[in-house]
Parts: sequence; C-alpha cells; structure tokens
Amino acid sequence: MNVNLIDGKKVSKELQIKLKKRVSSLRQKGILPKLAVILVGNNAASKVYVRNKQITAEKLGIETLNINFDKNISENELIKKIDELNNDATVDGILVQLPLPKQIDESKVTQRILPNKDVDGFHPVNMGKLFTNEIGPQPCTPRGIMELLKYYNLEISGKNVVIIGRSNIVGRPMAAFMLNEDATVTITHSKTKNLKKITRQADIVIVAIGKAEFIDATYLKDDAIVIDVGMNRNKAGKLVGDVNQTSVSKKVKYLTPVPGGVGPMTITMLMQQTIELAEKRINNE
Ligand SMILES: Nc1nc(=O)c2c([nH]1)NC[C@@H]1CN(c3ccc(C(=O)N[C@@H](CCC(=O)O)C(=O)O)cc3)C=[N+]21
Ligand SMILES: [Mg+2]
Repeated sequence: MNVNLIDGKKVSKELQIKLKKRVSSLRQKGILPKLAVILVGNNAASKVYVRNKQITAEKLGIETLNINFDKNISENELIKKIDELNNDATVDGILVQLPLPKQIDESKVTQRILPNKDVDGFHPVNMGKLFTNEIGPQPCTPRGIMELLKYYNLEISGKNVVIIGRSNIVGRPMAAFMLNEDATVTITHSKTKNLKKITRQADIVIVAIGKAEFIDATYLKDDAIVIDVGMNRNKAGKLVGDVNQTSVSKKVKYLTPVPGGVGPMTITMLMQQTIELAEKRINNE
C-alpha cells in the first residue's frame, strides 16, 4: 500500500491566498494588522522560526514588530515590555517565543499577555475556552493539524485518537480540539505503560515527544493516520520528525512529512489568528 503524504506546504499556500485577501480588506479600512514577536536570547532554532514568521507576515501584508532581548534579561523587564504592547492599540497579537531562559517564569509571562492579544492561545482564559468549546484564540500547532485533517476530508467523529506528549502547546490543547470533534481521546506521555499497545489501537496518532524518529511501524496499525509534530536535528544536521518516516510509510494510510507537514501550518494559523484579532477592531471602534 502507498502512503498518502499530507502536504502542509500546499494547504498553507492555499489558505494564505485567502488570508492575503482578508488583510487587503482590513488595510482598505485603515486597519494595519500587527503582530509583535518577542525573542529572548540567541537559540538558533528559535531564530529560524521567528524569521519564518516574519517572512510570512510580510508576504501577507501583516505588520511585524520584532523585539529582541539578551538572554540575561530579567523577568521584570520582559513583563514591562508586554505591558507596553498590551497598551499599544496598534498591536493586535503578541507572541513570546518559547522556550524562555530559566530565570523567567514562562507561565507568568503567558498570563501577562492580555487574552485578546494572545495570538498563541496559551493564556489560561483562552485555554479554558478551548476546553469548553467556546470561540477564542487557539494554540496554532493543534489548530493547524485540525485544518490539515479537514482539508483531506479525514473523519474524526468516533475515531480513536492517541496523542503522544502532554505539553501545554501541543498535547493538551490537541486533546481538547479532538474532543470538540467527538473523537475518543487518549493522551500518553513519558510515564505511560505499554505505549505500543495503546498506539496500535489508534485510528489517528499525533506524535509530539521531541525524540528523533522514535515511532516506527511497530507502534501503528494498518491504515492509521499519523501526524508528526517533531522537529529534531539528527547527527547529520538534517531536520527529522518524531516518526521514522521510512519505516512507517510502508504501513500507514496518511502521514505528515517533516519538513513540509505540520510546521508550515503552525505559521499559517498564527497569521490567521493575527488577522482574526485585527478584524475585531472593526466591531470595537
Ligand atoms: N510562542 C511560541 N509560539 C509558537 O508557535 C512556537 C514557539 N513559541 N516555540 C517553538 C514552536 C515551534 N514552532 C514552529 C513553527 C514553524 C515551524 C516550521 O516552519 N517548520 C518547517 C521547517 C523549518 C526549518 O526548515 O527549520 C517545516 O516543518 O516545514 C516549525 C516549528 C512554533 N513554535
Ligand atoms: Mg511532552
């Protein structure tokens, strides 16, 4: 059987055509959607992601405000900047690139961003809305995964969905999204016993563990749908996911590649949410 590759790059391109039109119509109304991106320190991977976000924003006509801080910045200084952006009426969305250096409490920073400028959907108020199936900004990676499944007409209702990883940015919100679409959801993690036994029963497996090429065909049933959220560099410096793509390709029905799967969708959803926040200005004026 041949695996179907889920093409996140293609889906992103198509969605971005629509987003560009929404930005144009905002700009015609005198609203310049603006995303503020804060990067602390010099982490190479973070710099690449932030750069990708800036390039995409520019392409769509979204303004960006790029703020770089030294890795030794104090928590107070960062909070002061967030407050300033919270009070800046020209800023629609605020993103603080994670992870942050250890002297800074990530949850404190996340909670300082006003929920209506929380473009990542990480604020507890927005996370709560997601878990109660109400509208609000949502975490971009799981939202992008839902868009991919929808694009490929893959049914979710009643399916067995197994999520590997319980992070606040992927695993936990992913479970809420899936529950909202009537899936039967299992979250597994590093303390899970008999992981393979659980994943082998899954119709849809979402892998977000941060271990290069960890999941092979033996973890999966025939015809499974596999979503690879991993972003790892292997010894040769090549970007690889959490799934062994070669092994899995022979067995499963659908697979997201790395690169070109979930990553581009994360960025596209970030842009979409910036636009959605900017569109709220129309009603608030
Ligand atoms: N506040 C915050 N919000 C985030 O959304 C956030 C974050 N912090 N910290 C890190 C993670 C990771 N993340 C990615 C975004 C794009 C790609 C991406 O574009 N990937 C490309 C390849 C990029 C490459 O070549 O390195 C692809 O998969 O095709 C990957 C990962 C956003 N994150
Ligand atoms: Mg985890």
